[in-house]
Amino acid sequence: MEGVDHLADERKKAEFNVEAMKIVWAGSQHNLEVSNRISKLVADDPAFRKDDRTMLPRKELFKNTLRKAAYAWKRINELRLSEEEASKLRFYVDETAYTDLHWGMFIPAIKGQGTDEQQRKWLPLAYKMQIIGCYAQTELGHGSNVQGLETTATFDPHTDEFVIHSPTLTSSKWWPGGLGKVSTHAVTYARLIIDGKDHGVHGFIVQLRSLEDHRPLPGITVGDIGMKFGNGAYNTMDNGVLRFDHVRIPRNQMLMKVSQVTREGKYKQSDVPRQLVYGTMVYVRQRIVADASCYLSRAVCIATRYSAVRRQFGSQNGGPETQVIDYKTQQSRLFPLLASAYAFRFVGEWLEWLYTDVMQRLQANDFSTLPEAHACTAGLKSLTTSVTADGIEECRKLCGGHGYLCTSGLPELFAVYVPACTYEGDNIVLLLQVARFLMKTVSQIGTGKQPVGTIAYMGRIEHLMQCRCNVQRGFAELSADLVEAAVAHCQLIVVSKFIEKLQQDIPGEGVKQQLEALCGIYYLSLLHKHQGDFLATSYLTPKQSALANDQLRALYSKVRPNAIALVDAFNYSDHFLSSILGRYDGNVYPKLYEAAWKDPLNESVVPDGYHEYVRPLLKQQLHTARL
Ligand SMILES: CCCCCCCC/C=C\CCCCCCCCCCCC(=O)SCCNC(=O)CCNC(=O)[C@H](O)C(C)(C)COP(=O)(O)OP(=O)(O)OC[C@H]1O[C@@H](n2cnc3c(N)ncnc32)[C@H](O)[C@@H]1OP(=O)(O)O
Ligand SMILES: Cc1cc2nc3c(=O)[nH]c(=O)nc-3n(C[C@H](O)[C@H](O)[C@H](O)COP(=O)(O)OP(=O)(O)OC[C@H]3O[C@@H](n4cnc5c(N)ncnc54)[C@H](O)[C@@H]3O)c2cc1C
Repeated sequence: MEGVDHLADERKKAEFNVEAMKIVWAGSQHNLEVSNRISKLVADDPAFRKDDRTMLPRKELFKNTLRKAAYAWKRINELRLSEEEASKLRFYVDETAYTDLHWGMFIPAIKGQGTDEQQRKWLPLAYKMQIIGCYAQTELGHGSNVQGLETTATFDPHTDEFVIHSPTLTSSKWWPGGLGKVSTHAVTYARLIIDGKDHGVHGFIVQLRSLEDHRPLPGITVGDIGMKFGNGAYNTMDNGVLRFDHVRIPRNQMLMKVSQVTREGKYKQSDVPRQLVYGTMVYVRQRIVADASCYLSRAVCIATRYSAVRRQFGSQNGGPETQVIDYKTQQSRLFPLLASAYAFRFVGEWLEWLYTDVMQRLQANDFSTLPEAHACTAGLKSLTTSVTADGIEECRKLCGGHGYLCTSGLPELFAVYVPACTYEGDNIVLLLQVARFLMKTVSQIGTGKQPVGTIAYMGRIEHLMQCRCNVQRGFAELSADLVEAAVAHCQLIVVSKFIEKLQQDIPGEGVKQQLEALCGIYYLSLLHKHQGDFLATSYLTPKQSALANDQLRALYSKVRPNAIALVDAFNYSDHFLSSILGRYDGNVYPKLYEAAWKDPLNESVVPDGYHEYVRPLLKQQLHTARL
């Protein structure tokens, strides 16, 4: 029934102030106000329609994305939106586009690795979108191993230029978003060669296409790499291939904050760690962690609302069947994901703080916290994206058959999100970086160096203090176990940041109690999942393990009446969710029925192809039957 809130009874059960929880989720009253305003702006504007996305052929889909990005930019300028508001607009438009890489990687790379002079030259052009850039690092044969890149940038002292070249097929740039069809420029990563000497990988600003007619410049071969997983999803992005045939760029287009090449061809290293060349990746990994809670909460919102609408079995005396959300099995799959969405929100906030702190220290030439920042961004990126991708798929299953329909919103959400486990660092490769950091810490504890920050706890573990280990010995052999240790370390960070959040003043009736319950669900469900490890290492007795499980079940019961309100607190509009199963009013069945008839296949009663391919079969059967 139109206009009726089918979830109203569920909402009445809430034992906390939902408006106050919205503020906690948004981060502040101000953030909530901006989110409300920009979300409505997008939802009310038919130009941002997205319900047809999974049906469009690639070319049409891509053109539509170009239109939306241009229109978004027009609105940002017309309405004089601040950077914060523009970023929210991008969030609510909810469509991956070349602009993500322009704003999210090209500009940060110039800001992080360019000299003041280079920033003065390039940033105003990029900010006004008079040039459009991408981040061209990965190659056909090399992704994770950045030091293995093959593209070369050879200094020519006669002309004061670098010659950018792709020496082999495997050195072709492959994957950069925005590269395929749109970018005019790329921050390109290549090996710096001076006088035959290889100085390793550095970033260079290279123009790819003419600013007049958009054609590739001489020596440049560029295009899109083809369709990716899922309908709609990441196919709005032009991930590209790029080859250089001795392309010349002026010397001052090497990003020279970390190291410089002089007019005479001398290589000079600044007094900063070479890893700052990887700085853009650290920035984006931190952004990806913040995003994980958004994607997971979307899926959880859909699955929770639908689980309250859906009924199966358990009818008493002809009454209604049981809401599937009341089954403990459903709760044990759904509520840990709900708790994870909140947990990732808070750890994302903390990581943003850590990143800002590291950046301020770098300004003052204090590089001491860089290794921890790298380990935290790499590890949390890996943990949160893996849990979120698996969580979206679990939410699809929690919605039964209807979750498999594109109109549930879940297939596209999964398809667009799952590459986050790979891009910006394959999740296992990143966990190995964390493991290396942990092993290095262990090796230093023995020498009396007290660990601080997120590894401080290691200094309190008795047997680690006795440990005398070498970082590399046995590392490869034990790497699968070390990856598990790295995940456990990252989980500890997530749990401790959730607990720290609860120690803050949190206004609003019942809000803190709900967060305490969710925090309990988060760590108890982990404890339950890994109880074998805890029992094997005698950190828990079987009795304690059983008690923890009892407590977990009790918390599910505590959260159950609040479940709908807890997902309402994410404050997602129906436009943003784009899911019939996740509709705010729970009016699922009539809308599913209505949507089916809008499918292009139902435009005609007799489908295209019937007369060519079906009718002849039927005729043949009639003929055979008569015989
Ligand atoms: C319409 C208008 C709208 C306007 C508003 C729009 C707003 C939108 C804005 C923003 C949107 C933001 C979102 C952006 C969207 C982005 C989508 C993502 C697209 C994906 C992009 C990519 O994938 S880019 C490519 C990413 N590639 C990788 O991640 C490669 C992974 N590999 C590596 O990082 C490295 O190779 C390695 C770390 C695995 C190994 O490196 P290396 O071989 O050099 O290191 P070692 O293992 O030998 O280590 C040496 C030493 O260095 C330390 N270290 C390594 N990395 C770092 C680092 N990053 N920082 C600091 N330190 C590092 C390492 O620990 C070792 O230390 P030791 O002390 O020696 O042990
Ligand atoms: C949608 C999407 C967008 C992207 N956008 C960009 C972009 O804008 N710019 C850009 O430059 N790149 C981009 N990339 C590329 C991306 O960064 C790489 O794909 C990513 O870094 C992983 O590298 P790879 O593909 O080489 O994987 P590989 O390293 O080849 O991984 C393959 C397998 O090998 C394993 N493996 C690799 N090394 C090790 C090891 N040392 N120990 C144990 N196991 C290992 C991995 O765990 C994985 O299982 C994008 C990729 C995708 C999918």
